[in-house]
Amino acid sequence: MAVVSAVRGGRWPLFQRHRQISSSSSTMGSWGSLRSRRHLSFRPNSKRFALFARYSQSQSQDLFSSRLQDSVENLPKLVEDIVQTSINTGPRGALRMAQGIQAVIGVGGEWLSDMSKSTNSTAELPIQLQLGLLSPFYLRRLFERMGATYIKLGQFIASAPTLFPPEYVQEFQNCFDRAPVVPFDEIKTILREELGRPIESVYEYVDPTPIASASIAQVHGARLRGSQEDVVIKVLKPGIEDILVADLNFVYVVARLLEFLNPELSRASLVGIVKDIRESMLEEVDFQKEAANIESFRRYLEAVGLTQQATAPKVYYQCSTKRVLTMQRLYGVPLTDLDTISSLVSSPETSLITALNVWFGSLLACETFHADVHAGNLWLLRDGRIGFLDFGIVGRISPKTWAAMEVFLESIATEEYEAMASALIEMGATNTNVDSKAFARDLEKIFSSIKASIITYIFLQRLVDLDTEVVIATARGTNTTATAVSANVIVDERQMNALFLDVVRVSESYGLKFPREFALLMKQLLYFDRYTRLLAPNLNMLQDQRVSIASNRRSNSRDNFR
Ligand SMILES: Nc1ncnc2c1ncn2[C@@H]1O[C@H](COP(=O)(O)OP(=O)(O)OP(=O)(O)O)[C@@H](O)[C@H]1O
Repeated sequence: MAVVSAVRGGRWPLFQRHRQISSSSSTMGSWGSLRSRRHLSFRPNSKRFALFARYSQSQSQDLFSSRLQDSVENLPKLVEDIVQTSINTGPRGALRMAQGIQAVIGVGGEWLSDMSKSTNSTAELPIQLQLGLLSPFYLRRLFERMGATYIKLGQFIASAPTLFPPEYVQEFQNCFDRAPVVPFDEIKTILREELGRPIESVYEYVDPTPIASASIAQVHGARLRGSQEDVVIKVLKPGIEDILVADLNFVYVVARLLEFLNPELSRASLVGIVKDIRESMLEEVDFQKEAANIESFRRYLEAVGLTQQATAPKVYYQCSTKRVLTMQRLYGVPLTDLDTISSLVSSPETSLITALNVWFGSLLACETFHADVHAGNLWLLRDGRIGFLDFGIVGRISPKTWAAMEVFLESIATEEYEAMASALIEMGATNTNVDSKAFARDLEKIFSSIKASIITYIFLQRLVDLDTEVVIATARGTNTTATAVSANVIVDERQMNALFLDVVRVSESYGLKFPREFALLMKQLLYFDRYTRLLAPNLNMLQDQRVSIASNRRSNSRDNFR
């Protein structure tokens, strides 16, 4: 418990762990344990005090010399590692360095211009200006300018509230993946090289204007020669693997140096985290892996008889490689396009329930689950089915974690905080004994405060004569109404996000550390929450009998999908 209370209230998990470790391994920790064993008192100038002062001094000297010895022993390995990484990076490292300097100058310029505007006003300098390029806002801008790797790192930060401070997690939710379009001639060259034959022999037609261009890939519409099927071609942008390798090697070297300078960071496994990020990013630039994820999802739909309700694009392996993915073209609209959805189906609510059931069902029944269901990747198709796109980011969840997750979700709806605490304890890896009653009380406080702010918000809306439900019901009206709807949705989402971050923060203060899947799952639930507000404002996603989360599925029939 002493360790737990020592870390409670901290904001940065890495820092928390640092404090946690030092409090147990430092001389203070030794003093504390000795003190409790022998029931000694400490009066300054007393013999005992002098004894302990000497004891403490010798302990810290021992600690210092043992650390120094560790460092000296580790130095050759560090140097070897850095040299090896630099050799692997090669000249692309220097090029990236130049691009990095350019990006820093660009964002630095933005900061200076914002500073000059602010210094003209009498108000106090906002915190983000004081922190400069290290503030969440400018750091996010810098990451966007640095391109693919850093955008993905930014998205990783946004999805890992257990590792980063909440201000950064919140800000990096806005890390947009926009990138300049690669000229069509270059795309044609890549296609020719990858497919090993003239593109005219494979495709009847390729649209030179891309459908989408993000930092890693560019997507073009096309038609297959022979079968005349409509397809899309996802092409890995040129040089992207080199950039990823150079950037990730740089991040790795920085992590190694930080761990060398502060060995306690190695217990927080900084290098381990960087290695994990490297692995998952390199997976994302391998379209053969994405193709395998799509196929496994399609197999799941087949196996449970859901192909009439949902689909994922068929992969054309004969014209797909590691860098090129040719897929069936789906036609539809994002789940946030209420106008078109209402014109396609009589009940948008039913479509949403289908999407929820298919996704929840895949958590256990499929090898992996789709871990990026933002509206661009979740469509209502023209034929009324739900289309799942982009399987670049997937997660895996164990039945044990999911069982605890179910209890957690249910407890949100039923407001049973002790059950919520037990579920979170079950999910979070910890060696400490958690005081579940105190934890439950802290969770209740978070939920009560968010409830109070929602009630205040609705009350304020009423004051200005805007009823939430009426606003949503008239969403297809004039521009002003549409603005009111989106404003409403954004406020609610922020509240949800803040709530999630609060739960994670409080859990961590009790020594819990969640698997990455927990954050991935919560993020998807926030997306689904957004769709629910738009498509079925009266639906309680976690309580409605028509929504089958995994364990119900085992006992229920498939009627829920119809
Ligand atoms: N099978 C498909 N049918 C129709 N359009 C598609 C298909 N696959 C991709 N697209 C279009 O291309 C866009 C980008 O595709 P995808 O999401 O796979 O790429 P990405 O680089 O991972 O983008 P992001 O990171 O923004 O999700 C999609 O939002 C969609 O508009």
